[in-house]
Amino acid sequence: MEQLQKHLSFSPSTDIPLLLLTFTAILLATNLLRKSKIPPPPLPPGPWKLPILGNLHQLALTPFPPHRRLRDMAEKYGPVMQLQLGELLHVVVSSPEAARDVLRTHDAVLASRPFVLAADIFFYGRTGISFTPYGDYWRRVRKICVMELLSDRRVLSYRAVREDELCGSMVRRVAAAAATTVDLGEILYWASNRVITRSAFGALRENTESFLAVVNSMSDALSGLSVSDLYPSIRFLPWLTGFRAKLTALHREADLILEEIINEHKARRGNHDDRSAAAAAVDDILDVLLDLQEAEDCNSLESPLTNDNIKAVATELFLAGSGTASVTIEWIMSEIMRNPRVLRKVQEEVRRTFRGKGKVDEQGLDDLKYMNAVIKEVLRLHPDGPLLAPRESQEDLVVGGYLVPARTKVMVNVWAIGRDSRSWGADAEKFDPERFLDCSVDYKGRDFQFLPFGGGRRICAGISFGMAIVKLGLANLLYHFDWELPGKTKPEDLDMTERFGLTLRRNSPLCLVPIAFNPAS
Ligand code: HEM
Repeated sequence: MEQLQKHLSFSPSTDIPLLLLTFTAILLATNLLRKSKIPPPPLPPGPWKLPILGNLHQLALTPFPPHRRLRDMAEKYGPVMQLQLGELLHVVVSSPEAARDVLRTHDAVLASRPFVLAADIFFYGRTGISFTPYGDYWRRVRKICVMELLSDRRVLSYRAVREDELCGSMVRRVAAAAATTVDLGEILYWASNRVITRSAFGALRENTESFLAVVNSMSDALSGLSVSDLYPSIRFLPWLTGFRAKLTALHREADLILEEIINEHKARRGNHDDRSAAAAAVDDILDVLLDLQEAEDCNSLESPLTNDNIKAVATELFLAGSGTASVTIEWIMSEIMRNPRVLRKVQEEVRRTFRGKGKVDEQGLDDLKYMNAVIKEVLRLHPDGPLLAPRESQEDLVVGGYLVPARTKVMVNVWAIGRDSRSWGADAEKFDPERFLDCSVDYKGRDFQFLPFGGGRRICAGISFGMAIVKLGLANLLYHFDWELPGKTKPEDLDMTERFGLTLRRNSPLCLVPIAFNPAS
């Protein structure tokens, strides 16, 4: 017992160092353990959520379109912010640094698109391009678009169509209404659709108008914000609401028209005389797709393009091209009508450049420094896709220090980024084309403060095509006409409110009075 007591008794000289040693060892071990199990970064901050709705009410119950509301929220929650819309986790990024993370650093992991029911029905199981998930099929179609259908060479081959429609039909239509009030947006939409239709399908035909009307209705359903898209686990919802039936009816209508157009093309191609006559003409987009289908290598591992694939790609290009360019010209005309100084300056440049020719053509349009600055400034303030097309993460990743879990929908608020004073100065909200003069910032997806066409692997595939229409259309409006606001409307009173949709449009029609001008005089 005495022995035991002696053994248990505390001896300061030997035990204190021993205790200290043990304590330090435990501390080191716990630290090491903690380090080996680094906790994942937190989810991005975001506003409070309601059960079932998540943050839907914060977007829906406001008079502001989503990109504006999201900018206000980002000011409070930061440039990487989470929102729960229905069942789906969304992350919205609103700074050039975070956009770089999404479009460059994690481009491959974020190169897919989320499921959208309307796209699945309209585009034959998402086999077009814009809504197609990332993978071999998308890579193949993207390559066809970039190398064949929308390459610079191909876009150049449609130059005669653009000049015919924009320098001819459009100018004649405006001239016929000279000195009266016209809905310029409607005329621009009409003219750019004629360009797209002829480039895609070769000729304007009886059913063009019906096809346009169907495509127009389609675009409303493709936002990805329908109840069926936000609550995908409730599978019967689209049946119950009649949404699926509506989409299927639209798809059938478009399919019938497309089938007719393809059959016409095939018949012409089968007819030797027609074919040799057509060989001299320029191939339209459908011809190129049919050529590729015919030329498919039987030994290739890839399955041949089906008629449905061709219809899906053609409809999507039609959709992507039909509203975008005309909406951009409409915003340009709106901004310059509010800024008479800019109107005079850009008009003077266009008229000076083309006076010798007596008409506008495509040659030399790229050298119009001021007009190109005006176009960029409008794309900065009024990007067609203010939130780009959403991406979907394929695996967990970190953006701006926050965790973005796999299968999150990621949106880039390029509208907010384009108006951020940290990139654009204190007058970021002001329309000031001079800021783009002698400035190397471009819209090719490399300058993350200016992303009107997006960036990374999913950057717009039709930049050259779209810009060719914007430049030629605008130059013609400025060359042939002076423009006035109707009645007693003052420039500063021109309504500039926006309507959110697949493309960001004006909420009210742009009504202007064209005054015919003879630039040669
Ligand atoms: C001024 C005109 C245009 C603007 C501002 C514009 C803008 C955009 C934007 C913002 C995107 C989404 C990019 C992203 O998610 O990062 C996009 C995608 C796309 N655009 Fe355009 N666009 C225009 C004209 C056109 C035209 C004329 C065509 C073809 C006829 C076209 C074809 C496409 C295609 C195919 C995609 C999807 C690319 C993919 O997902 O791989 N665009 N566009």
